[in-house]
Amino acid sequence: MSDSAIAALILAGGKSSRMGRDKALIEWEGKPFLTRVCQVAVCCCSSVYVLTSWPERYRDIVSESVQFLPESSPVGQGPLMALTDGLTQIDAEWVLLLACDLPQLQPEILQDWMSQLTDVSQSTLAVVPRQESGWEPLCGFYRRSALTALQAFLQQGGRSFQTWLSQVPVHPLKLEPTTKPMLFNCNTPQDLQELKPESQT
Ligand SMILES: Nc1nc2c(ncn2[C@@H]2O[C@H](COP(=O)(O)OP(=O)(O)OP(=O)(O)O)[C@@H](O)[C@H]2O)c(=O)[nH]1
Ligand SMILES: [Mg+2]
Repeated sequence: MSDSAIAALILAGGKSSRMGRDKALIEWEGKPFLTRVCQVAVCCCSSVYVLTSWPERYRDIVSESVQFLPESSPVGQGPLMALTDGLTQIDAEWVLLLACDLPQLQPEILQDWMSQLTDVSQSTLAVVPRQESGWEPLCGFYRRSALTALQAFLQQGGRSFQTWLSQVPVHPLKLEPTTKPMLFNCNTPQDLQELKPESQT
């Protein structure tokens, strides 16, 4: 699969209520989270999009090749609505969906997962890491054709990613002990304190 068949969609429009300040702008070792996630995405995909209501807030902290997409719904509708919004505006066959609060993403692992996309059946709508606790939807791959099922689910009032993923054909990505740390999700000030120096990760 050519890398233009997979676009990256980074979500930077959440409320950050648990953190108490915009997570996209939080710096780890001098570099904002959103800058980090965009750099990883640029390594993996030739088109990188950030879905947000605040493009002017982020324009200067991401590379010029990164494109901003507007939200069609009011801020804070959640990541499932944001994915749907993104899929309607992107015409790649697959979208790599990434949250902005994943400071430890590793491009090599994402590239390995991307290479597996050609092996999944046409009916598979999503390829998503799975832990014992459930899916990790905010670091996963979604087929453009998932749009119809997503829109129907939202139309019925559904907002839960886990519920949606339990209803559609999803291919699970196995997490190894070496790949799990990259999914460390930084939601609270306490999570932030748990981030070790980059050299020790
Ligand atoms: N564009 C967009 N991104 C969203 C929206 N809701 C959540 N996100 C993003 O989805 C990712 C995961 O969000 P969460 O960490 O679950 O929630 P949050 O709203 O950022 O923070 P909390 O208020 O603490 O739950 C983050 O990258 C958010 O920026 C939304 O409505 N629009
Ligand atoms: Mg989060």
